Formats: sequence, structure tokens, C-alpha cells
Amino acid sequence: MMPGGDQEPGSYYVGVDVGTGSVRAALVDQRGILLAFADQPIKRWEPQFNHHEQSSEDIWAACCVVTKKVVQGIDVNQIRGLGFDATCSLVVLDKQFRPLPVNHEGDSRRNIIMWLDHRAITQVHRINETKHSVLQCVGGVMSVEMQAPKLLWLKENLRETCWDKAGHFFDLPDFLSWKATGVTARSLCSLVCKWTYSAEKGWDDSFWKMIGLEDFVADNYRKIGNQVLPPGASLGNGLTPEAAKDLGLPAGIAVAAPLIDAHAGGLGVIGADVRGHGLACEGQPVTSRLAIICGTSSCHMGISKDPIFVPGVWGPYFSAMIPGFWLNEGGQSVTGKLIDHMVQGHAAFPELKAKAAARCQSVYAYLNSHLDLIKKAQPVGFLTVDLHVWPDFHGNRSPLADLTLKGMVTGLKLSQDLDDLAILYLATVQAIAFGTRLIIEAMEAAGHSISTLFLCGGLSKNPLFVQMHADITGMPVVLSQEVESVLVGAAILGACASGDFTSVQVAKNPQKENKATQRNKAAQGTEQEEHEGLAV
Ligand SMILES: Nc1ncnc2c1ncn2[C@@H]1O[C@H](COP(=O)(O)OP(=O)(O)O)[C@@H](O)[C@H]1O
Ligand SMILES: O=C(CO)[C@H](O)[C@H](O)COP(=O)(O)O
Repeated sequence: MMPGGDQEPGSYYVGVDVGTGSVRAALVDQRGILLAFADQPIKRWEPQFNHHEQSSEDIWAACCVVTKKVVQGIDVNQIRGLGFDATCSLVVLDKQFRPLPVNHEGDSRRNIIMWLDHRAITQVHRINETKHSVLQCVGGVMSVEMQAPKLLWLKENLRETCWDKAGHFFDLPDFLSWKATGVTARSLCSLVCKWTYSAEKGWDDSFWKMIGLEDFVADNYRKIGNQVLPPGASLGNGLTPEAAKDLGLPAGIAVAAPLIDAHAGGLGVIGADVRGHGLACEGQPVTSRLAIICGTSSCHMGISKDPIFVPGVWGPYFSAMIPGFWLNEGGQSVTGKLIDHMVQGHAAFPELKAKAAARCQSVYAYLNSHLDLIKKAQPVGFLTVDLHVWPDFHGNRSPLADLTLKGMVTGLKLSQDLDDLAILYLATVQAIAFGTRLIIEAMEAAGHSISTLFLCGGLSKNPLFVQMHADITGMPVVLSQEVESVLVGAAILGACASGDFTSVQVAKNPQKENKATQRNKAAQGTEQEEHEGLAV
């Protein structure tokens, strides 16, 4: 946990990443090097099928634990900025900012409807039936994972216990930055990607009126955000004394307007310096890269200079990830969660667990080496010629945009031994990679030109998952030297908010960006130079 090496005393930045299953923090230096890391699991409730809830107090407490850990042993006065990213779950607070229950049981600890919650199915169908123009910017069909259907569900199902008492609805990243600073401004990233806000036109009154949430229009969007800041902007007077005490940081340090977790991962990897490796994207604009953030779910982030409308793929969202670029976000609702589900639910799982533990390996490392053992002379991918998985166990986010889809396995036999488990695991990984290929094909058909994949997130630590993505898409896959790229993205936000760097692009890689800036000056900012400025 102590900062490693013999660093020059300088400035530090803290990034906090709230994923679906855990909260992570990192201490990062001015060169973007991660010096300390800590993580902590967070609570989840599934009170009934398709209802997924969390607690904002539990999540904040976990943020405090991990932040205190990563700053142990350093002079905290050298910490200049703090950045948050989180999943796009919906946090509900009352008018005094106290948690409100989002459940029939009235349990106010559970005040978050998680992003993967599917309770608002009838609401999202009605929203999609309106065919309102805001739907064009979410791939033509709104997902049940977004906030409008969840808000409508609360109004229609928990009117007295939640809706009427609610004072503030936050996307989780914005809840965290409010908790740290007392500032209720929302990040452009959350509002544009999950709440139908337009970076150019703001809120669309007609949409909220049409879907039955005219309440927000009437009070000028106070409850869902009427002050909007770009990711990385400095919030208010920085960290409040109370939050500073909670987090073990000095009061007043800069806190950034946050990003959604996938977007922080995209920011962390999409501009990586890959020169000298002969990759297809070398010398090409940054728009030829696709960042894929693979955790509980996978998010496929592609950027463009002009808006591109891809059926079934979210966006185009302006400046929601990289300032000045449009973002398209494809996704698979469950990937890591699906692999865990398939492996843990198999009859041979207890045997696998015991054997992996005996070798001090993770179950996935064990399965990968087991596949190598049983593949004989064939490439590992051929082990599944008779076994196929359709991976939409939790609906399809992209490109089919159909939440009613279900999963499927064909080719099952009567045996259920460890070999069968390993092959089912392989078929699941292949199905997910094939899903990525379909997303890329949809993006390319609409105008993207993608040549190289940049993977990060927990699943990018699995070599089989990475290899199958390369084999099945036919594209090279780049992994960052820094495996915790999402956290680097969060710390970049803090660095930007501190004022030490002029933009998130410059904070992404100060030395090379400075060179790029000099080149830009010499060449008077040609398009190629602008791309190089990001592709550091
Ligand atoms: N070393 C690893 N090998 C294989 N899979 C891993 C590894 N580390 C994490 N994972 C998988 O990644 C997923 C979680 O990724 P993570 O990025 O931590 O998720 P989230 O951000 O959603 O909390 C889980 O499904 C887990 O099994
Ligand atoms: O929709 C999202 C991003 O736009 C969610 O935040 C994401 O899919 C959940 O992230 P993770 O799987 O990394 O926990």
C-alpha cells in the first residue's frame, strides 16, 4: 500500500472507482503512475428477480476505507486532486439529503436502483412507444438500464414512500462528487448518457411531459440537475471539511466533476501510446480505436469527430467521454457476471474450487490451464465445435437492444465433469467475444472505422478472454501496462480539476501532450496533429 520506488516528491492525485461489485482507489503521481491501490467489496441486495439495490451510505463508507488506505505513508498535503467514477446507478435522497427506500419493504438503507435492475420494463416500453426524438441519441431504443424508466417506476409504484418525499435523484458518480463537495452540479457525462440531456440543447421539456414526468419541468429540473459541468471541472470549493475527515484527505483539495466508470476506463486507455508496435492504429486518428471496459458488463466506447447514429448502440453523445469528440457506446449487459454465473452454477464447480485452491490459483487461471491440457493438438477454440452459448441471459444491450432476450446453450451432454465445465466456460467467453464482433460490425456499418481494441477492466486480466476477443474480431488487442486503467481515468479527472493540467487530454499524458502541443503550434493545428494530441 506504500508508494513504491524513489519518486521525486511531487503532486499526487487520488482516483476512486465504484464498480458493480467493489470500490477501488488509487494514488497516482504526475506521470500517471499508480503508486498505491486498495479495494473493498460493496453490498448488493436482490429482493426479487430483476430488482438490484445498493446503499449509498455503504458505498461512501467503502470509498472512505480505500482512500484512507492508499494515502497511508505519504504527506497528504501533496495530494492535489480527487476524481470519482462509478456505475450509472440511480441514488435517491430526500429533501434533507437522507437516503430514501427504493423498495416496497421501506428499507432506506437500500436507496439505489442499480444499473442492471430490470424492474421498469413496462415503463421503458411506454417510453419507447412515444418515439420521441431524444431516443435517437440512445440507439433508437431506450434501455431499461437508463434513468427515465426507473424514475417513472418510482413515481408509479412508490408514490408516497419515495417519489413525493424525494428531493434529489443522482447518478451514482454525481452522488459521490456531491458527497465530497456539497455541490449538486451534475457531470455532463451522466446526464447526457443516462438522462437524455443534450450537451447542445439541454433538457427537452417535451420528453419529460410526454412520458409523465412533467414534475421535473415544473421545478426547472432541480431534482435531477440544472447545473451541468464537463468531466474534470473543479467543483465548488473542493473537498468539504466533513468529507475530508471521512476520506483522510486535506479539506479544500480539488474535486472533479466525475465520469461513469466505463467512460473513465475509456479515458484511461483510448489515447495510449502504441507507437513502435506496428499496430493498424499507428499513425491513424484516435477514432480508429475502440476501448472495451470489461467488468460485470462490457462497454464498447468508440469516438468520432462527427455524430454517427448506430442502431442499437447508445449515442452519439457529444463530449461525454473525450471533450470535443462524439461517443458511441455499445455494450453487453452481463459479461463477467455471466462467466461467473455459468462457472459457479456448474455441478463440477466445487471440484474446480478445491483444485484451484490447492494450486493457489484463481478458478479462471485453473480453467485456462485445464483447457490447454485437454485441447491436444488443436487450437483451444476448436474445443467448442459442438457447444454453443447465446449470451443474452440479461437481455441484449447492443446491437439488438432487446431486453427481453434470454440466454441459451446448445450441445449439452449427460456428463458434468471438469472437462465439461471448462468447455462451457470457453463457449461462454467465445459467445461474449462474438457479441463484441456484432457490435463492431454494427458500428462500422454506420460509419465507424475501427482497427484496434483497447481492453481494460477485471476481465482483461483473463488471457483467454483477451485472446478470444482478438481471434473472433480479427483485431489486435492492446492492454495497458497499468492494469487499473479505470482508476487512472478517475485520477486524471482529479489532476485536471487541480488546475495542474489544462484539460483531461493533457492530464492523460503530460510529457507527450506537451510535445504534441508544441507540434500543434508549429503546424497550426492540422487535424492529424489534433489526433496525435489525444493519441499520446
Ligand atoms: N484475474 C482475473 N481473471 C479472470 N477474471 C477476472 C479476474 N479479475 C476479475 N475478473 C472478472 O472480472 C469481473 C469483475 O470485473 P471488475 O472490473 O472488477 O467489475 P466491476 O467494475 O463491475 O465491479 C468478474 O466477473 C471477475 O470474475
Ligand atoms: O452502463 C454503464 C456504463 O455506461 C454501467 O456503469 C456499466 O455497464 C456497469 O459497469 P461495470 O460492469 O464495470 O460494473
